[in-house]
Amino acid sequence: MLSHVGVRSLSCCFPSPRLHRLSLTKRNLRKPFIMAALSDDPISEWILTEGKATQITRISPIGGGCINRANRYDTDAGPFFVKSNRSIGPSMFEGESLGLSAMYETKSIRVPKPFKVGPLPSGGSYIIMEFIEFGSSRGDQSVLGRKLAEMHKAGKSNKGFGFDVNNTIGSTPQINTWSSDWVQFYAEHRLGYQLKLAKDQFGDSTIYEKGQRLVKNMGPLFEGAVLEPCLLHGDLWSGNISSDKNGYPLILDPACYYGHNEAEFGMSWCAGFGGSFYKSYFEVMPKQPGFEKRRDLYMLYHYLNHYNLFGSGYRSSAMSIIDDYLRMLKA
Ligand SMILES: Nc1ncnc2c1ncn2[C@@H]1O[C@H](COP(=O)(O)OP(=O)(O)OP(=O)(O)O)[C@@H](O)[C@H]1O
Repeated sequence: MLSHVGVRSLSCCFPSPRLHRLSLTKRNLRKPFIMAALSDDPISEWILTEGKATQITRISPIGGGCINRANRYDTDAGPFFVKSNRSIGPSMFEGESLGLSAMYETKSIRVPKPFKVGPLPSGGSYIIMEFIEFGSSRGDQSVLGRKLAEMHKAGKSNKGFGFDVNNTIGSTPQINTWSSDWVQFYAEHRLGYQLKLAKDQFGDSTIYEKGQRLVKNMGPLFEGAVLEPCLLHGDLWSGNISSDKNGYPLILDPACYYGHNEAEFGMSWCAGFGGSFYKSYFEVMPKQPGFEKRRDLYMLYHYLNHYNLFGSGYRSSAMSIIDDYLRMLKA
């Protein structure tokens, strides 16, 4: 979920719910004329075969997302959560699915288990995943901090910094080409990518040039830090943090990659992490020398992304971070 009300208009990619209620049962799968209809509806087809349901009883829309359409599919095998996008191909959801799987496999913090990604016959794509009943609060902050740190600790990479696929941060491409050097990765694929985007789409050569000056001089900010690749959620703000009905924290809608663990706090200006969150986080992943010095540098990536996505309202925040660092680094 994006952290800004950049709501795009969405239109329905599914046959009507009523049609599903009337026709979609496993028994109907054997009827040739329904088979034809089902191949036009790969979501129901998966749910009624590999999803082990024999009947879809109801399909209800879920609000809250900006980019995609979300639905709850109730079935006799339990509910499924389905997101679809009628113009973007499967690569976006493949990135989300690989990220959710990687986080799920760490057996640390709760995330929905992804089941299936595929193309829609009319264009676009879908993802089917475990449906989670949300609780009323966002869960205990100290448990969230500990579980997130456990994920960072367990999610190791032997390929360096990056991810097996590129994904998106909001709707901006996020390049995850593997690199053995974190500072180089963050300079090129995070800050450098966003700075170039700002120059290309807004003609903003001021932020580009100052930003590049920062990128070339930021090395000392990492002195003394242990820079190991850790699995990151990548877009951790309050809209992507919730709790299940037992109050257990869960995280959603990731933009995963393997990076320096502190980069996870780049969206903390929109996450509401309190003292108890950080205390339990640092009990598992000890705070590294220079953490405070790097905090704004990691936020800069997300401020630049918000500038690129939503326009000039975010420019001054990004610019003042860059100016402060240029002064501090005498660059
Ligand atoms: N696994 C799930 N089970 C139940 N509900 C979910 C699940 N995942 C997300 N939701 C609900 O669906 C809503 C939309 O999901 P999500 O934020 O992932 O959509 P999105 O369109 O991809 O996000 P955005 O466009 O904002 O980046 C969320 O606000 C949340 O309430």
